[in-house]
Amino acid sequence: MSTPAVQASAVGKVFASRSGDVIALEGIDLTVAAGEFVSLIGPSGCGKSTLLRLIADLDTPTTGEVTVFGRTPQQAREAQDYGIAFQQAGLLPWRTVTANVQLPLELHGVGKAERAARAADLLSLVGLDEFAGHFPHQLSGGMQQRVAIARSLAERPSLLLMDEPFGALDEMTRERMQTELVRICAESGAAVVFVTHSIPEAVFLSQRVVVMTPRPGRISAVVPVDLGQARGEGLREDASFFAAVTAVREALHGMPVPTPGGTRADLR
Ligand SMILES: Nc1ncnc2c1ncn2[C@@H]1O[C@H](COP(=O)(O)OP(=O)(O)OP(=O)(O)O)[C@@H](O)[C@H]1O
Repeated sequence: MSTPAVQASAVGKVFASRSGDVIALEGIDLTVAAGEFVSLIGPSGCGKSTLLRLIADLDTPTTGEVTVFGRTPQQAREAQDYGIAFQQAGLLPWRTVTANVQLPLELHGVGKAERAARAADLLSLVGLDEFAGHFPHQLSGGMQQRVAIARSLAERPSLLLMDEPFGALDEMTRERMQTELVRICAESGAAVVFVTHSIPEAVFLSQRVVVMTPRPGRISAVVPVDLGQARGEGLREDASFFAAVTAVREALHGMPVPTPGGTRADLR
């Protein structure tokens, strides 16, 4: 078996605050295989973003260990093993679309011709070839988010870390972006850890949905989503899709998950 994209072992995170310690995460054990798409879902404050930040080396665990392709998160960051996309596209307004996509490559000393070729490929992948010379303010929110995704793929990461990347989009754009993300992941082979509040979004995108509970933030259930690789628009109206949505909803509400093979930890 290949090295997992992410391995979290007995991970805990405590934040000190004026009103006392906040146990953001406790006893988190999670393995994400190379090429696997895993969503984290759970009520506000259950530690989804904190877990993603630990994987991304934006913070460090209080207890336990996180590895990314067998390395520490810091080593993985330095090796450019992963790309990041958050709710705000975070594009630089004074740079054109292509210059935004090229930015990580520029920072790592990739030559001009290679940068331009890679950006052209990526903009084609996200369907924005015609907008390479535009500035971010000339694009819709969904288009800006696609630029951000193109940028996160610039260095061919084997892992994408995404924190509600479609949270600010209208429902139609959001569904289109989900379909595109499925296609992009299939083409790039990247593993994804995806934070969302939307059950249908988690189900549509993921091979497994990790359900978390707050105070302290723990994994309460892991729901496998067995919908195959070819996830087109038709899937959203399929009985298997509704069954998976129900399974995740029940896991979120702390009821038994009927899906065969689903694991469910003690909710305590
Ligand atoms: N830097 C920090 N300092 C103190 N407490 C923090 C910090 N970051 C997060 N927390 C606390 O840790 C807990 C988990 O926060 P986190 O942002 O990871 O939750 P979340 O599940 O992503 O929430 P949401 O769905 O609302 O984005 C919360 O109680 C939050 O207040």
